Order: sequence, then C-alpha cells, then structure tokens
Amino acid sequence: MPTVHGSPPTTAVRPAPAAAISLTGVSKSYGDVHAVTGLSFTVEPGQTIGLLGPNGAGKSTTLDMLLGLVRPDSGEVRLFGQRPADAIRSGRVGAMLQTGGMMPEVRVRDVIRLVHRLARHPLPVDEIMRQADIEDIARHRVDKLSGGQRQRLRFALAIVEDPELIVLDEPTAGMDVSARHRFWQTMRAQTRAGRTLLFATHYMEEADSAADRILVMHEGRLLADSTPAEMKARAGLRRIAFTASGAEHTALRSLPGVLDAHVHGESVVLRSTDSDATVRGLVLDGPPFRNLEITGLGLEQAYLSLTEEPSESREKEPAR
Ligand SMILES: Nc1ncnc2c1ncn2[C@@H]1O[C@H](COP(=O)(O)OP(=O)(O)OP(=O)(O)O)[C@@H](O)[C@H]1O
Repeated sequence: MPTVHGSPPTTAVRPAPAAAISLTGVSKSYGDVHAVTGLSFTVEPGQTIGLLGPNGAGKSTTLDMLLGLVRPDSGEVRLFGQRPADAIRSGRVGAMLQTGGMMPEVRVRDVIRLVHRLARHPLPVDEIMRQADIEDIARHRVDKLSGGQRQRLRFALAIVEDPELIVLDEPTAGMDVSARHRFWQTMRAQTRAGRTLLFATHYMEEADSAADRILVMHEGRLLADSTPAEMKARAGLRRIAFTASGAEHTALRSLPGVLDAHVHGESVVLRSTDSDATVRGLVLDGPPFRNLEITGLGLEQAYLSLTEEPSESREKEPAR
C-alpha cells in the first residue's frame, strides 16, 4: 500500500489506564472551618498510600469525599476515572471507616454471610474470612470482640466485593502492638495481590513501614508528598535554634547547608543538611547569636517539623 505523506499514524494509541484515585483542587468547608483546601493528588493502581496528619488535619473529610459520603464544595474526585458513587456501585472500592455500628449479638461468620448475601459480586465467604484473617473469631459474638478483632471484622466487610481499592480510616486505632503487626501482615498480602490501599493514620512509624508513599496533611492542605525514604532523608536534617537581634531571613538562607530559616522576633530556627558548616558560616558571616541549640530531627520529628511550622513560613517555602 503506498504511503501517503502527512497522513496520521495508523497505530492505535491506547488511553492510559485511569488512576485509582485522582483529586483535583478539592475543597470542603464546614461553616467557617476549612476542613480541606485545594487538595490535589493522584494514586496509581497497586500503590499503598499513608495519609498522615494530626487531629483535625482533614484526613477523614478527604476520605469521606473519596467515598462520595461528603460532596466537595469545589474540585473533582475520580476513582478509576469514575465518580465515587459509580466506582463504589460497581464494587471497585471498599472502605473501612472509624464509625458505623455492627450488629452486636450476631456471630462474626453470620455478619459476613449476611453482607455476602446482599453483595452483587461477592468473594466466597471462606475466602473473605481467610483474607481478612478472621477464621479464628468466626464463632465470636460481635459485641464480645476486642478492639483489634473488631477492626479485622471491619476489614472483612470492606473486601466482600473483592475491591481494587481499599480506603481505611485509622485502621489500627485501639490495637495493641501485636494486633497492629498482625493487621499489617494481612494488608501486605492485599497489596501483593495488586490492590491499592489508602489509609489514614496518626502514626508516622506506621506510614513509614506500610506505605510506598506518604502524604502529609495539615490544616486541610497537603504539606508533603514523599516516599518513606525521602521522609527519612528529611529526618537526617538538623535543627539549629538560637537567639539574635536583627537576623535577616535571606542572609540566613544563604548560609552553607541551610534548607530553610524561620525568624520570629529574636528567635531563629534553621534546618540544615550540614550543621557543622552552617554553624561555621554563622560565626563568620551571621549576626551575633546566643543560646545556640542543635538537635537531630528523627523520623517523628521530621513529620512534626512539617506540621508545626507556622503557616506564614510554609507559604514562603513549600515542603517538597
Ligand atoms: N461534619 C462536620 N461538621 C463540622 N466540622 C467538621 C465536620 N467534619 C469535620 N469537621 C472539621 O473539619 C476539620 C477536619 O476534620 P477531619 O475529621 O477531616 O480531620 P482528621 O484529620 O480526620 O482528624 P482526626 O485525626 O482527629 O480524625 C476539623 O476542624 C473538624 O472539626
């Protein structure tokens, strides 16, 4: 067949598969409270994402909007390219939320059987019990379960329809260390099977050990989007605090090793990748200082350093 110059290529271009989660400029207020402001992020299928933030950061509101339980004031939420309600109706999304009662006097296996009967395309009951690691409590009454067992049952209910995406709001709340360990082992089996997980947590260590990627929220905004390794690199930073009068933000930023500088009156806090070089530079070129303190950040501190920065300095220097 002759080639016609200028004709379009004949190879069909397949559209890229839709992201498991896509939020674009999502905001939600309750009266004067800006619970979530301009939130945008994308999660590819198969990823495990830890959504981290202190109380009131906006994590639950974000999950509620993802699940179509709360309507954003503005912005767009898509799950696998669909509106949340459609994705959930088609069984692609399962959720384990903090609230929601469970029939108290019924036995665990009967709860699963009942929900199984109501589902459109459920996994077999035994498979749900096995995957959620609740075979050992099958005959227990719901109102006699421990906190950790109750959470495992909630998880079982989330996977009845064999969803591709599971959204978990503080799944290990109320669990002791061994229950937590057991729960995350179950989750790892889920991610190995290719499921996408998004979980909200207060615990930095939990996000670090379980997630491929950590999103840090504070006051309704996304402060950081990083891998645990990047978070750990941040944890290698040093915090240098001192008192000085007339300290200049720009001059401090130009000292060797300084990543950012916060000046509040006479109080100065620098974060540095090389505290020795920074202090040498400070002595030679900085303002006269007193009360010098140098501390390592550590993993938990790395996270806190994000969420404790005053909003004024954050606006000047995004966390990533
Ligand atoms: N239904 C509501 N009505 C009024 N204010 C609300 C409502 N839901 C959440 N808020 C407020 O929105 C903000 C974000 O709350 P949200 O529960 O999303 O945070 P969170 O990060 O999940 O906190 P936590 O870790 O304590 O669960 C808070 O100030 C909260 O008081």
